[in-house]
Amino acid sequence: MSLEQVIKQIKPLDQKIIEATQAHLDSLTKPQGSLGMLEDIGKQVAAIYGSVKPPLTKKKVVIMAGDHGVAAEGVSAYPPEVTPQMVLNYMNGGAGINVMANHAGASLICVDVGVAVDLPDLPNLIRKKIAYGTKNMTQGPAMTREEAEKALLIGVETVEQLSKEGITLLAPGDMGIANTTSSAAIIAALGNVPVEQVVGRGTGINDERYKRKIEAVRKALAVNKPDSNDSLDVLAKVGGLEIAGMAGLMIGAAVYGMPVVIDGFNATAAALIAGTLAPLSRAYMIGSHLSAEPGHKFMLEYLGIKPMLTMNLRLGEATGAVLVMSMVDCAIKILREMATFEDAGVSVALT
Ligand SMILES: Cc1cc2ncn([C@H]3O[C@H](COP(=O)(O)O)[C@@H](O)[C@H]3O)c2cc1C
Ligand SMILES: O=C(O)c1cccnc1
Repeated sequence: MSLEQVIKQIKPLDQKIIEATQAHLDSLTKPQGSLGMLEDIGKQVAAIYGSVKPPLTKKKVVIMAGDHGVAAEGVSAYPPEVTPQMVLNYMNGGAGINVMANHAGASLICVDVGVAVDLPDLPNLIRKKIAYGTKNMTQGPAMTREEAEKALLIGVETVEQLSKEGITLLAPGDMGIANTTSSAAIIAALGNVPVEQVVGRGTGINDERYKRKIEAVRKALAVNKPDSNDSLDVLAKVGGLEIAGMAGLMIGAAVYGMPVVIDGFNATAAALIAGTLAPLSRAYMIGSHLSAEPGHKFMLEYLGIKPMLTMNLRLGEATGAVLVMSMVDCAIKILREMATFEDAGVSVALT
């Protein structure tokens, strides 16, 4: 199926269920609206699952991994070998996301969509490499349009498989040295935001590398002239294979009817692509945190997503998203378990 055909399958949320969930929330023993954003999540997930009292979620973290040619410009504090090394770390259970996913009750898989070296056959590693990393975007397009579309479709297919396995809540994460350079270029291009406002320190670069990073983004935009009205063009020219894969996961979540929690700077760059290619997919996205990367707030504003946490996280890997996965279950438990004014014999509001 083509990407266009996939996107056509996305259904808008059922307004009747949103209204019924609002009425149910207002019947529960609390001042109306007092559970704030937990109530918003409750209404959103009830509409996605098609039930005012949905079951608790079955959670999956999917790390998309891919390398970036622009790493050659000296824009990261770490060498590109870290990308495959971290993939093996995920497989061994030792990364930050392994610990945090376990804490949240989520299982994890990693998809190699573009790591620059071959990886071994391992149970939770899905090998779908499209290229050995992207090309250096300061010299020409990072990918072809076909490669970008292929990576997006791998994300969609991954969700199709997970949906068959009974997964109902998704957290896309990223691993790819130098990807904050791509993500900065994406928001600069799509949101028309000045480059110096969206380039941050990523893995913790020094002043010299920071200057090179700003220069790299400027050059990538000047050389490629991505069309801000064509997000597939932006993705192909200045994006990354793992960013495309994450965007595919987000579109897939909407197609297969599951909420998707949006992590930090790189995952939100993917959400910009998904949300512009498939506007209806935005209704399936749940914001998580505000990254320490300065460009993140511009992305969230563009998408109209409200972050729930401000914790100075700047790791990626879906680490902020898994924290919010627990809140999704909490919102569901409120819908399922709280007593109503009538059941508990509590007096309702004065008029
Ligand atoms: C050990 C390690 C683990 C990571 N996990 C995620 N990232 C994050 O940092 C990288 C982006 O930052 P930059 O653009 O500065 O390279 C990506 O790999 C991202 O996933 C990591 C980075 C490192 C070094
Ligand atoms: O916010 C993020 O996702 C992030 C920030 C810096 C480096 N890697 C990821």
